[in-house]
Amino acid sequence: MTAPMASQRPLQRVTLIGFGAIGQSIFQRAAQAPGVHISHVVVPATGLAKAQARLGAAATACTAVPEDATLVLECAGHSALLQHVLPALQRGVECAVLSIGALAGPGLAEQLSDAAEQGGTQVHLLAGAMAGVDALAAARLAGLSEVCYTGRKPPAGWRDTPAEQVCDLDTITQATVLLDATAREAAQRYPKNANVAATLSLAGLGLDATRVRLIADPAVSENIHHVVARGEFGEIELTLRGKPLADNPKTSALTVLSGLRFLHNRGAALTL
Ligand SMILES: NC(=O)C1=CN([C@@H]2O[C@H](COP(=O)(O)OP(=O)(O)OC[C@H]3O[C@@H](n4cnc5c(N)ncnc54)[C@H](O)[C@@H]3O)[C@@H](O)[C@H]2O)C=CC1
Ligand SMILES: O=C([O-])CC(=O)C(=O)O
Repeated sequence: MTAPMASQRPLQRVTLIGFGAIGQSIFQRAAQAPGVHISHVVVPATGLAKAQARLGAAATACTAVPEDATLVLECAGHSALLQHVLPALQRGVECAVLSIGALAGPGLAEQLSDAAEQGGTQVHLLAGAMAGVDALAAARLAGLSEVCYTGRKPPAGWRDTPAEQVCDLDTITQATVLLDATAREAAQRYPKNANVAATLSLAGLGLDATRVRLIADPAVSENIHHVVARGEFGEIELTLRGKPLADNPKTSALTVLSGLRFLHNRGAALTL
């Protein structure tokens, strides 16, 4: 009699929403990851042919989450939460989200939570480009008194945003504060640059009690995230210097790895 084979977990079929800098990098890396198969990629109708050409035979480009999807990873932008994530949750599809800043929109956090409850599933808000989100969410259980976040990026990371009305990104020679406001205002005004601010505030004191400063700094080459949190637990002070993705300087490479970690954990017997 032969020894029984080690049990193999089934291959996870994943639908990705978004095929920009994060989506393409996740897709490439997931191709090497055992246990994960990105079978579908949701893109806007105008990008369907181009996305399919890039995906080849490995996956199907589509304009909506397929009916038989079971696991979704969103990396598209704020609009994708209402358009794709909400209906998928209502149908019972488990979803993970990277565009956390969208939850600063009125009622969206409650809508997502209600939809997941209706579908008997869960929506996971991923840590994305930032570290320490787990510690902050744990610390909150004993009470927090203060959470302050500063996001500092090179000028290229602020192009095509309201920063262009605050300063001339091509010529600034000194660090320039673009916004000093609540996390809610930061997420609404800078949807592609304040997802970390929103994540830290949702893990901590909430969108209206978290102070956020956003800075364009010609002296740096990385996306630098700094958080200070105080409470009953003690104090966190943390700086993360994230390398930007080559295809989008607004976005740190760690965001891609955060998405991949979720997919890996989702199928693993031992998760970390
Ligand atoms: N949680 C975090 O730490 C971070 C989150 N993000 C979020 O991830 C999003 C994607 O980032 P990148 O890939 O760097 O941006 P990107 O601009 O390179 O790509 C976004 C892609 O999504 C597509 N898209 C937009 N709306 C869509 C919709 N409703 N349905 C399907 N596709 C749609 C766009 O056409 C584009 O191809 C950002 O908008 C941001 O909200 C980005 C960086 C960090
Ligand atoms: O990727 C990053 O460094 C963070 C980012 O864009 C965001 O917070 O939206």
